[in-house]
Amino acid sequence: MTELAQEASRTRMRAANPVEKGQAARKTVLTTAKLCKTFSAGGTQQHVLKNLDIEIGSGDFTIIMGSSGSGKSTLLYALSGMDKPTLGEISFMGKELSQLSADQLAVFRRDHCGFVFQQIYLLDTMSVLDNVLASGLLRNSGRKAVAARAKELLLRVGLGEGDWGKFPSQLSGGEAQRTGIVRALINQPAVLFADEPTGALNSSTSRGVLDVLTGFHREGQSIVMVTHDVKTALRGNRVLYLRDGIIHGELLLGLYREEEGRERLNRLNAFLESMGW
Ligand SMILES: Nc1ncnc2c1ncn2[C@@H]1O[C@H](COP(=O)(O)OP(=O)(O)OP(=O)(O)O)[C@@H](O)[C@H]1O
Repeated sequence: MTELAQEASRTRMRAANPVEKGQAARKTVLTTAKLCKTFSAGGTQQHVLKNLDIEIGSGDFTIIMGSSGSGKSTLLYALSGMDKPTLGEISFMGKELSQLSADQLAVFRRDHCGFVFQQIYLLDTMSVLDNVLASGLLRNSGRKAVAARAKELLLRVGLGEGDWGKFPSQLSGGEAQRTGIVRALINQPAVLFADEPTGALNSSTSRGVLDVLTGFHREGQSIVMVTHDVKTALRGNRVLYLRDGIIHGELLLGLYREEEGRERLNRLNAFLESMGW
């Protein structure tokens, strides 16, 4: 067995039991047990996720990678309660998602999950600030507190007071996505779920958005992000590789530090190569 194959084999075990040296005190926010997702179409069944046991620690920035069609988005939607698994269990902050009715699940998602997608879906007729407030006020928090948090978050992602009254059509792609991130974080979600959040942005704009996500992660925000972009994946502290419906391997990268430069990139590239990327 080559060194890389051994690493892949070791990390496969960590995917099921990620508690390791120095992380023993880490809290778990989400676990899956034998999670399966099967799609049926035209009389055939496609088993996209097969018996996945995954643990997401509080404060983790987990990246899900895999080839196109490997089931990354399907996994993200299942973990976040946006889609129901075919079989298996998802325990999210101690709640078993399969026990929740559709209405309870919608409330759970609103209160505990934030979502950022490649397409940003801001409401065109509302300003930047109102787009964020509209999400924040859904949770019945006081308007004053929500507005204060919205403004603080907007400032932190680089959107100053002069931007708050702009409409989505007046924003650049990066500004729109940073607004989307603030909207996703306004209710202080336990986990921010992101599906290719920089997929529609150019590389310098992407960098700004990734810096924003890295900043929130450093402050303890749990993030689960799907990407097929290596530079984007570097921002995570762990990378799960999905292949043939299972977590084929896991790489623990540690907190993102720009100074690591090529060394981090080389580790990720070597891991991806060992996964058959
Ligand atoms: N609602 C659905 N009905 C039937 N098949 C589906 C459905 N959603 C996804 N699939 C299939 O499941 C497989 C995994 O899809 P998914 O979008 O999760 O892959 P992915 O890894 O995110 O792909 P990509 O990187 O191309 O976005 C694909 O073959 C897809 O066609």
